[in-house]
Amino acid sequence: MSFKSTYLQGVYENVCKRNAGETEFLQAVREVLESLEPVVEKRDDLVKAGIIDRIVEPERFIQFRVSWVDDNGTVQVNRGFRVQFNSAIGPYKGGLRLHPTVCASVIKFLGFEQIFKNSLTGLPMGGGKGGSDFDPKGKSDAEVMRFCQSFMTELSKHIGADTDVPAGDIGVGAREIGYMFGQYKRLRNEFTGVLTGKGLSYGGSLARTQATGYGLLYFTQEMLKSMKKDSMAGKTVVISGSGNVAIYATEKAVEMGAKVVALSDSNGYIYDPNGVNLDVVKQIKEVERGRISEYVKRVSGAEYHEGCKQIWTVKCDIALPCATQNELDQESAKALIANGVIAVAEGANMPSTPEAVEEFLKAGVMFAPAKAANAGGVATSGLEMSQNSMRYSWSFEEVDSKLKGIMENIFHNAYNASKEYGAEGNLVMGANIAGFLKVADAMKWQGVAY
Ligand SMILES: NC(=O)C1=CN([C@@H]2O[C@H](COP(=O)(O)OP(=O)(O)OC[C@H]3O[C@@H](n4cnc5c(N)ncnc54)[C@H](O)[C@@H]3O)[C@@H](O)[C@H]2O)C=CC1
Ligand SMILES: O=C(O)CCC(=O)C(=O)O
Repeated sequence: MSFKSTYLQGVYENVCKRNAGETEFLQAVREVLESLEPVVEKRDDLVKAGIIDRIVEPERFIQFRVSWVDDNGTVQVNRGFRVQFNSAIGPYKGGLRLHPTVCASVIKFLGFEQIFKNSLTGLPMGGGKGGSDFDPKGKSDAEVMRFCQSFMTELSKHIGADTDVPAGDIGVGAREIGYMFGQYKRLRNEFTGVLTGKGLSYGGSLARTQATGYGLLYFTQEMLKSMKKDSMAGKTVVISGSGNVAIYATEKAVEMGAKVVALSDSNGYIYDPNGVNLDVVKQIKEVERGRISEYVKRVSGAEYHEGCKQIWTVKCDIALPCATQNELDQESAKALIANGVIAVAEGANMPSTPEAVEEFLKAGVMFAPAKAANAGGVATSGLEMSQNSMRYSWSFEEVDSKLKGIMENIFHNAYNASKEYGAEGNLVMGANIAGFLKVADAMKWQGVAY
């Protein structure tokens, strides 16, 4: 498909030439540019200032070697990345991913998405992302520590509390953030809020652990209420993944009166018609770092099925993809629609393929895109930065209520932008446009040097 606007077509062709073969990045850019067709018609000032040509090019892309020694004394080499994509509205901000699939394309797609997501939160944060192809699975604690220390030894040269503030993502939780923070402090001899997602005893924020999952449900609840006068109460929910986002999405969905019947990991999924027992899942995933298949050995009446994609064939009212990019394709979308799904909200980053999104929109399924729906994590990271700057801590209730307010605002801003730009209810367009406009105006006012 080509763009209606020849200007946007040209921008996209340039991005394709410069980033050949980077499929995830090109997918993310294409989706945003498609949403900007009506903006280009209305805002010639932004076109003249070259905002769109500039926003698709990272301000800085850093790639580095990470060498470390495993428990057998063998030297291992991984590749580290940090993309500092856009700093128009604040210091670069975004997570670090440790997973064997990490490459330039994945880091750039995540960093690009982060620009608009962070803008939607209303907090002063630019877009960044980083990570490594290191696989924490099967590694000892000591190996993870040595890797994190080596990774931070290079990364520390490029980040800072007012420059670039990384956090967690897939494969990076409290343990990894702790090792990285310790190494940064050792190298720089300064105690600052250079990372978020820190432990509570050394500057972390209450509710950051829960924030992405809880935020996803606050957004979904607001979407159901505003668009269909409905709520989560009594709904059957399927959630993919069983990591940080999936676990706390499950917790909040249950608190709102829904029943979560399926969860997955990269090997397969569990189906529990009685509603999953979250204590068992937390024990397996957060404490033992085990496989989700363990669940059926501990809970009677539950089933385990090999293959994670089949989770989308489980009948549900609400589907929350919370695992990874492109995990929900057109065939899965059709299966969900045939089974009567009424809403899909993305907890993971870009989990639905473009064809799947099209199916949902065509079928009138309420669809909450990742940039808007999973922004609660980074929003609470922004609140952690504020608390660190004040050298103060808010209570769980204070942070949680700010998070809820931010998620409800994001829904309304995205919805209103979709209406203003002629696509009422299309939250993909609404979120992209609302996120873009704030950054675009800031870039315009700051001149062309960036
Ligand atoms: N942690 C955070 O605050 C935020 C995370 N996200 C996104 O949410 C997603 C999940 O991240 P986390 O929960 O933090 O990571 P995590 O590392 O805690 O958990 C990831 C989970 O997904 C599973 N998984 C991986 N590939 C899968 C597949 N193909 N099918 C099913 N399960 C699969 C893993 O087994 C693991 O259970 C990612 O896309 C991440 O970028 C987005 C916003 C914030
Ligand atoms: O909390 C953060 O800074 C990072 C969150 C993140 O990586 C994301 O929103 O995808």
